Amino acid sequence: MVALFTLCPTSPSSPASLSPLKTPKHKSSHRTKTLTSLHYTKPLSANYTLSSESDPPAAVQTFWRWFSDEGVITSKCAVKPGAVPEGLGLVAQRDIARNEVVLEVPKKFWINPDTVSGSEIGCVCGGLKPWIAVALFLIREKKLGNDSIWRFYLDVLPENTDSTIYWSEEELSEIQGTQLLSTTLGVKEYVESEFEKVEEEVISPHKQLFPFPVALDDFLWAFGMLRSRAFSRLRGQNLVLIPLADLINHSPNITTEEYAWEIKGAGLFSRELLFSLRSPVSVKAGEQVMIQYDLEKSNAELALDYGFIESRSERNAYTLTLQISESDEFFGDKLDIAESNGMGETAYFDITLGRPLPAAMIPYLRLVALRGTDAFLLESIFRNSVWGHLELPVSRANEELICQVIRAACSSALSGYHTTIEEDEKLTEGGNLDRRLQIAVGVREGEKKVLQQIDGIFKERELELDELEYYQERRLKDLGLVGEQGDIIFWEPK
Ligand SMILES: C[S@@+](CC[C@H](N)C(=O)[O-])C[C@H]1O[C@@H](n2cnc3c(N)ncnc32)[C@H](O)[C@@H]1O
Repeated sequence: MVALFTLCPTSPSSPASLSPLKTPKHKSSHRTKTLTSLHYTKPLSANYTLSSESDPPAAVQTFWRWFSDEGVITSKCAVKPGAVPEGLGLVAQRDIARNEVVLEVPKKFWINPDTVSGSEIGCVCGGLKPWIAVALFLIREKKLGNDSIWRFYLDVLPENTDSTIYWSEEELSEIQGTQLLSTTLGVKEYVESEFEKVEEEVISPHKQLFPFPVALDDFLWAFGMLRSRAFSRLRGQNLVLIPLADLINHSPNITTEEYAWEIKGAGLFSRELLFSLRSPVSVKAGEQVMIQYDLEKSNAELALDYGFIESRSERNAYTLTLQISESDEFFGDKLDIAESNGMGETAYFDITLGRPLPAAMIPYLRLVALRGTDAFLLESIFRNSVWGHLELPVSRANEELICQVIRAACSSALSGYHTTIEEDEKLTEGGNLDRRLQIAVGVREGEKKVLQQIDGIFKERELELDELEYYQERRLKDLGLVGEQGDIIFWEPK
């Protein structure tokens, strides 16, 4: 086996929206004080009640009153929470212009690793990964119920989403054979192993801080909340929950690359930071303000992170994993060449429906498949030029081998799905699918289409093997030893 074609879980240790943050070195007493001032001690006012059109649940009304009382929102606020098809969302209270700021949330209402450091559990969370510290914080505050200053926020968080991490075994059986299934299982395994560690090292030894049972399901809930709601790519804030702003839903129709959120100073004379959310498009009163979560994510990533998919074909992707086998007699040389060209023993290629193969994939494949009489290219005198040679067909045998390996891998991957593309299309056309089944059908159909696309590319290549120009011919041409018709010119003594 010269190339491996394996399922490729996304690296669960660095979940996309949970980029690791450095653990703060010291606790902030100022923060503790700020948080105390949030403590709910008086009855909530009756101001800024939500209108009944979209009838948000009582918990949302209470949350809204809390934010009104704390001065985060005023009667002029451009949006309000409402019940929408995506769960809760932000509904425009008046017409909103493109790029208009719709919400600003001061730092004291953010939940991030600093919040944890300044809390009662800060002293036991010091060495934890940022997301684990915040997850423990969320779980603990939730379990504290009425004793938590964050209860009005926690009460509006959903019990789960349609992310595949929350699917039952029966629901998961609908994505049998998909990369999404293997990624989901990988992520769940990762969360479980992190839970076991934190239970042993933090929760169990500090019963006074965690005087209630904490189960794996609690941890999975917190992980899913962070994965679907934490804002990233912010100035110095890679993992932060912003209450209220995190009610913003995703729209597939918004395709602007610009971020709709930023962190800015509260004003000339204030050192406070604000999280500021803008509407990327103009919105009419009563409509939902939405943003684009991430243009780069595949449907499988959207399904895992948020629990929805899109119908755009570019969201369908498949990750091809290729590997230089350790048992390859030229392992060392091949690895050296791969590393000099920015790759390694294993290389991952994300292939997107309707798009060409990634540029480095074929040269890497040719390198992995190099053997026999082609192995001279691995000699050190070629080290500086070998990648250039690999960008063009090396030999018929090498090219044929890469076609065979990839086609066999596609066929094997395709045989792992329990439905055909046609069956999936029929189900989708029939409509009325339950949300999770609709995600399952969309992802498995998309993956199969990408696999068919890859197979098609190499099938076509197989048919061209006799017409391709290989290394030896190019070399003879360079030396002026091949005539116009491809005939070899011999030197004939006169
Ligand atoms: C940041 S939260 C947005 C608020 C959320 N709707 C709620 O009720 O709390 C992200 C979650 O909202 C839901 N969501 C957002 N946009 C969606 C969409 N276009 N289609 C379906 N669900 C969506 C998903 O459950 C996702 O995990």
